[in-house]
Amino acid sequence: MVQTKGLEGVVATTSSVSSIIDDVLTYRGYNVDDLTDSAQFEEVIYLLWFNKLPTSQQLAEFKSELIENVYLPIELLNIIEKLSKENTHPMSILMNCVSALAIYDEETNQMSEGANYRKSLRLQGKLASIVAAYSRIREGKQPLIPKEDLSFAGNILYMLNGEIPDKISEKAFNKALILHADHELNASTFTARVCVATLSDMYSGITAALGALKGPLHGGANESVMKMLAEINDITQVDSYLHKAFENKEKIMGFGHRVYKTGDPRAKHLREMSRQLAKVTGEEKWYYMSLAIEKIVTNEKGLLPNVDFYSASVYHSLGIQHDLFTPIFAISRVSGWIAHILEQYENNRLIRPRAEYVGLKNQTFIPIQERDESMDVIA
Ligand SMILES: CC(=O)SCCNC(=O)CCNC(=O)[C@H](O)C(C)(C)COP(=O)(O)OP(=O)(O)OC[C@H]1O[C@@H](n2cnc3c(N)ncnc32)[C@H](O)[C@@H]1OP(=O)(O)O
Ligand SMILES: O=C([O-])CC(=O)C(=O)O
Repeated sequence: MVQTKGLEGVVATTSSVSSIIDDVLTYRGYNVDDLTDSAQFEEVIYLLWFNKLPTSQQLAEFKSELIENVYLPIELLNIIEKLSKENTHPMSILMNCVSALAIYDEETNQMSEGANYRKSLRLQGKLASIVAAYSRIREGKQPLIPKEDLSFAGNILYMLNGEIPDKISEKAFNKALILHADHELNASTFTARVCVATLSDMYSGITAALGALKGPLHGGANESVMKMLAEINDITQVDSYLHKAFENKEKIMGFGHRVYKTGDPRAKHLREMSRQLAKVTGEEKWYYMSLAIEKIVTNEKGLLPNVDFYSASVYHSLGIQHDLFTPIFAISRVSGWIAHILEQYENNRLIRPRAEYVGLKNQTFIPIQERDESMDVIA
């Protein structure tokens, strides 16, 4: 049996959703650099789900279908209200809410193409509303209803911050959503595929994926980067902070990647957005501190920033609360998870690898009474 730690280098499936070849990331064959520069996030969702870019009419219809699906059942708002009083991480709240959505969807266990499409729209629309509603309810504010004339990106910012975003922020957030939408067989996508390969439902697949995304080695890294920036707090402290971390053999969050060898192509877009947004807010220190961190970590450790590093200062500049950074990642990545889940259903086989057993062998079973007696003798 071949065994590689962390499944490094193992090709576990075929997929036509996204690819990383020679450090170039594509969605359905389109370079993500081009999509980020020119597309709307809704177009990218359509591309991921339908394997083609929409016409203007298809996009308009898709956008209105999406917006119809952002509304939350009242029962879920009541759950959010209750959960908002708990001192827990918003990712746990999101997992609970997505799991609860399954209860209020009559089509949860229906597997037809039509039912799966309707559930895809519900999941894509409602994840954003859950995060926004939670963020407002915990501050004692009413959740907001999306505006028909705003883009998906604009609406998320509006529903979170209660203000119509300026054009620069809306454009930047649209780009961030595109950059986070899909990423081949990353840990959370793999988790979603493993889950639905048992023919479990889409809500279960997305809940499982959220659990994997939450961890700081994956999507949770963006919040950890912001924690690090806040802890350093001053550009003059960057050098000593990092050298202490290097000495303690700590991982520097937002750096390194399992697949990319010459750098994550998404980082350059986020770096530039971080620069632009810092100018808009006038709070430039996070951007300059991030640049200083990148210089030292790259020069001294040979590690390059991944998608999570500059997304921290970008989200901060967009006024997003720090513990919502990973849920915001999920609002975008759900589009990719859905595309992978649908692909898995289309050509399904149970995912069940093997483990190489390294534990004890040939143990002799001693009945509990005799075990207790032998403990009494020792005592
Ligand atoms: C959306 C995303 O998921 S992007 C990734 C987000 N995660 C992070 O930013 C967390 C920080 N980065 C990391 O932990 C890793 O680079 C990962 C998890 C992204 C990739 O992990 P792997 O491919 O398993 O690499 P692994 O953790 O084995 O690291 C290999 C070596 O590089 C070192 N290394 C890797 N990343 C870092 C880092 N960020 N800081 C310091 N050292 C690092 C490891 O300590 C290890 O060194 P060693 O061989 O001397 O023990
Ligand atoms: O691909 C990975 O391992 C992690 C990653 O960058 C992502 O999910 O965007």
